[in-house]
Amino acid sequence: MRDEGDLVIRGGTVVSPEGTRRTDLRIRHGTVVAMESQLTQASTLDREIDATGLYIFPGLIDAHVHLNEPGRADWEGFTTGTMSLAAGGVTTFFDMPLNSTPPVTDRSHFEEKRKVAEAKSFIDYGLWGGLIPGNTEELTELSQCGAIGFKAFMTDAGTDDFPAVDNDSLWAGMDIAARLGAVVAVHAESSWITRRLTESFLSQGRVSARDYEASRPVVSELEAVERALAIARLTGCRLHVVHASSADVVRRIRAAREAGVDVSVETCPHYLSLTVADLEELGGVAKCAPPLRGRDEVEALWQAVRAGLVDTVGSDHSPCPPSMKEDPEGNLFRVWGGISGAQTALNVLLEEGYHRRGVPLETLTALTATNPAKRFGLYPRKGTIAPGSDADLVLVELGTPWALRREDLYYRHPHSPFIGRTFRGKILATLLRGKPVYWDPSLNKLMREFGSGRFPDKPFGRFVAGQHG
Ligand SMILES: NC(=O)N[C@H]1NC(=O)NC1=O
Ligand SMILES: [Zn+2]
Ligand SMILES: [Zn+2]
Repeated sequence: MRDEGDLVIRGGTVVSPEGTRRTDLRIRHGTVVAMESQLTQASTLDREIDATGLYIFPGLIDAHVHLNEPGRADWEGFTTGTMSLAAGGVTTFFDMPLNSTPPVTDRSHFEEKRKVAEAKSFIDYGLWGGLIPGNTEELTELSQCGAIGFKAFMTDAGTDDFPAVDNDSLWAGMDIAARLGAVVAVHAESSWITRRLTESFLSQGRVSARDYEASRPVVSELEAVERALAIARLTGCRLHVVHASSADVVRRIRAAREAGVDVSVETCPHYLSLTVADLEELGGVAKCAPPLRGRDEVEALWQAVRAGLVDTVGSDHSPCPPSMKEDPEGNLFRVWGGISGAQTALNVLLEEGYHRRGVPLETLTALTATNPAKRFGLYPRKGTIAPGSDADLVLVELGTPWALRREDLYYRHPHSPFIGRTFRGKILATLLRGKPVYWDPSLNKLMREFGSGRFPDKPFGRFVAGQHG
């Protein structure tokens, strides 16, 4: 017996890492129940979406987002942050333990953030726990709370309340994580290299975009990665290196994996699209750590993606008020490091990857949905479109070019290095467990029962627990 009709999506082209195919989808109680061409109408209660000419991607899983609530909601909160993610085709995200305050370094702070998310998140959410010096005792409880894994910084995080790990505390934390079967994610930049170079440049008054890039060179990432790999090897801990800015870093990690280390690597849309020349031109809005590199690095990173060496792409959405992106003396070292990118990841990948470089849609889906789902234990419920999986779907019109305007962004502070850029690939609707969480105004009539704007009237995102062991 069914108490409501099914949703049938007709005529779309469904994307998975194995290929694309034209198929209808039948969705019941939030789950994909059938995939066939020419599905017949099973009940007069069924509702239909005509997706002829559209591509249907599994909803993105963004494993790297910094929302700032509680504590710094004036930077970005769960409401605006998750609306932006939904508009960008993301149906599940993992929030980082820092930039909100108190940082998520113990059970009570975890529960505090989980409550905020529960009330406000438009999409499904997981929470990273923090690994800082002195909190190894808390990791078991954080794991029991359902933390996705543990995040550590190997260099300054930019906030006072989330100190970087030294080798000993990273080792102690990874030892426990290994026993728990949890992933440790590291921001891998070398604190001694970046500190020494930064001090040297500042003492010479060298504060430009190129100086900032040179103060955090690729070798600083490689040095930190090397130590994290060593500790992962010693402890048997599962390691995830976030935001690699260079193909050299990616290749080093792959070599370690081939040598038996359980390690994965993420990069971000900005490293695949922007360069230090953009930082020079745009200023603070394009500042991040590790910094944007040269054009050659962008191309080499795409080569690595194409070769299947990169595991995941996360946005590293790290927002702040616009005032923190400016310095009266134009000193880039002083402004906040972090790019607002929650809403634009898929658009950047489609334009820069698929359209400009011919990178297959299958590869982009693997990076943004299937691989993160597998790495963090959500597969096959999430990260794929298949009978039995959650109906987390993005409906995309691939062809028409459009230019990103400030007013298109749902961030608390709508700044982005991508404003003014032209993208091919318009996200028409995002469905979470079969219900729309974002839709283009052209679909307003169809979506009337769900809400009066572009989002549902009430958020219905759910907590996703990390699967350890
Ligand atoms: N604290 C924080 O969000 N830092 C992030 N920003 C950035 O550009 N890289 C990061 O790790
Ligand atoms: Zn980081
Ligand atoms: Zn980050």
